[in-house]
Amino acid sequence: MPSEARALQDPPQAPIGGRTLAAVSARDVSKVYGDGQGRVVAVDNVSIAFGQGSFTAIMGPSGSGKSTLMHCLAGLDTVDQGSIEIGGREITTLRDRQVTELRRDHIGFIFQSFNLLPTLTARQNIVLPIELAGKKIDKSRLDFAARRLGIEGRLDHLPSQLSGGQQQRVAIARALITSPDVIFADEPTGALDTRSGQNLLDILRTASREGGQTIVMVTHDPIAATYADRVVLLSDGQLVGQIEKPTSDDVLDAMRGLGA
Ligand SMILES: Nc1ncnc2c1ncn2[C@@H]1O[C@H](COP(=O)(O)OP(=O)(O)OP(=O)(O)O)[C@@H](O)[C@H]1O
Repeated sequence: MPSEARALQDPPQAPIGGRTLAAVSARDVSKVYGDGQGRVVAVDNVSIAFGQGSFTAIMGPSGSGKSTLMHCLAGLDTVDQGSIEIGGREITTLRDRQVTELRRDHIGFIFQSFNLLPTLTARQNIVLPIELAGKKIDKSRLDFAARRLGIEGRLDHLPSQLSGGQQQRVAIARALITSPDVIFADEPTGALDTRSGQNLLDILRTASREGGQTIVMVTHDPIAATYADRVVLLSDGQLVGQIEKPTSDDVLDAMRGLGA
């Protein structure tokens, strides 16, 4: 096993920015789909830790298991083997309701498909996680998030009245509004123009550096990856390397090396 891959087997990870605690960690995690001829090992014996306040990009060729790994780490999918801890709490043995509560209270999601509720306005979609948690809405926080994302003039529109990029920004505001400990983002800049994409990545980097939030982002974009503290590389479901303080050239070279 290459040395950089071995380093990934050793949670908690080396401190980033002086922080040592792992916000999320996986040990010997495997996820298999199908059986017989159709059997696919989507995640193959992965061990990795994400330090508190760290910003990690998960990269690898199409079909290498990035989304599956992220879904397992976030408790959105079950694992076939191994253990996953969020905030020091083992999640693979929790009941569905307990996992739902843990997600609601500690995790924010930004998905490619925005998952906005069609009958609620942008504002109502954004504050929904706060209302579901029975908490009070901080209007100044909502206004700040909307301004940062450039949707302050769109808050009273329904999702169907918004462009794809605007819908994505509403989904991002919804993920950030509860200040979750961990934000999982799957191709968050996919539907955004360059400027909005950079704005979002800046917001995520600030959330990690200044807010101490842990960011785990799946991306194909080498420029987006440079906003992260580290890139971890997946191939055929296995962790095959990592790059600390990545430059886009480092990332492009590594991806080419994986045949992507
Ligand atoms: N629900 C499923 N049933 C069967 N196979 C699946 C399922 N979900 C994913 N897979 C398979 O698992 C492997 C990993 O898929 P995954 O979506 O995690 O890859 P990815 O790296 O995120 O890909 P992409 O970059 O194309 O989005 C692929 O071979 C995929 O076909």
